[in-house]
Amino acid sequence: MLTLESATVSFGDRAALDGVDLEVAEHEIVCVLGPSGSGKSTLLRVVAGLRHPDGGRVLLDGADQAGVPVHRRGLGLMFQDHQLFPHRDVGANVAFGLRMHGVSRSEQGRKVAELLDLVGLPGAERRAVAALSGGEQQRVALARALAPRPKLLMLDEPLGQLDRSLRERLVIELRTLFGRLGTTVLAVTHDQGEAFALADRVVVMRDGRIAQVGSPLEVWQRPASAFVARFLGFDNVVEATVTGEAADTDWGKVPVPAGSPQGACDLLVRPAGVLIGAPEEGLRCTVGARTFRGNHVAVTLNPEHGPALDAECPLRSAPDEGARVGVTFDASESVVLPAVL
Ligand SMILES: Nc1ncnc2c1ncn2[C@@H]1O[C@H](COP(=O)(O)OP(=O)(O)OP(=O)(O)O)[C@@H](O)[C@H]1O
Repeated sequence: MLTLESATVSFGDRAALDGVDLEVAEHEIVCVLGPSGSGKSTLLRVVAGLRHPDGGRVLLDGADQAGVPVHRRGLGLMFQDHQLFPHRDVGANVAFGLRMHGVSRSEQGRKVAELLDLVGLPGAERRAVAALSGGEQQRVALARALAPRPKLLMLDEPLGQLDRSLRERLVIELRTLFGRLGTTVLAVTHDQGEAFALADRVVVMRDGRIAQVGSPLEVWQRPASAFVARFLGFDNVVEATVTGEAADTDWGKVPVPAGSPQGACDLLVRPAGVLIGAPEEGLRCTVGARTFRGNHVAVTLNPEHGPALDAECPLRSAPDEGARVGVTFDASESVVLPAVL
């Protein structure tokens, strides 16, 4: 449905997009993730036609979009800078795209009612936009973007302004809604939780390039690099040298899964793989901060050598702050990452 071929955008001598190749299949939900300045918005703008690529091509259903203006690309846009019209009511906001497409008045009314039902705001046509909560406004913006039945829906930080609990609820609703409508979606977010909950595939960007593409599970289980691992919030990453089924690290020897690549690498140990035991067992550590996270405790350990380690413990067995413990590692939770060249 959507193809980016070597898409490049430069600002001065800096590439905001640097030869990006990407495919989005029909009915697929793809979320682009990455730190601030990594090129996410630029990617969206190039697909939308708000910015022309300096190199490469954008194709929709196989057709090169060079020279095709924004409103002729058949896209639904829900961008931060495309706010609702504050002086029009909900119905007029949702009907906007339909009016632009010359849909008759009665048909507009029918479609608006149907869309408001879909986004969970039945009968809200006459309500004033200014009187809606942030979450309701997002739903109206979504209904407006969906109204002309776009072949590709593009979302920029769709739930950015909302508080966490509302975001977590809406993201599940969105996924269900898109699944039901068969909508193809390209979304940009800096919130990994949101991306992982919404997407069939996530694209992690770094400095205008794609650092990794994969299903949420693939990316979570096998980050492609130390950058992706750290971006996902994993801090237990060290330089290592793998020989056989063990890695030499600043923490000492850490077991790695059979078949891991050999030689110099970065090593990720997920917190679940940091096993806390008696002080005389394994790497000696002092327990630092403890943070309660619902059903487990996140514990920071300060080892006698090597960088701090994040561990996860069940609520009942979390050691006290300042306690001395010993740490061993679970090979199934360590991931050998390619070394940075
Ligand atoms: N109009 C512009 N003029 C100059 N530089 C720009 C312009 N737009 C973007 N850039 C630069 O291009 C790079 C990528 O920007 P972009 O907005 O695509 O990143 P982003 O990942 O969307 O960031 P954020 O999460 O902060 O929105 C950044 O270094 C940014 O400073």
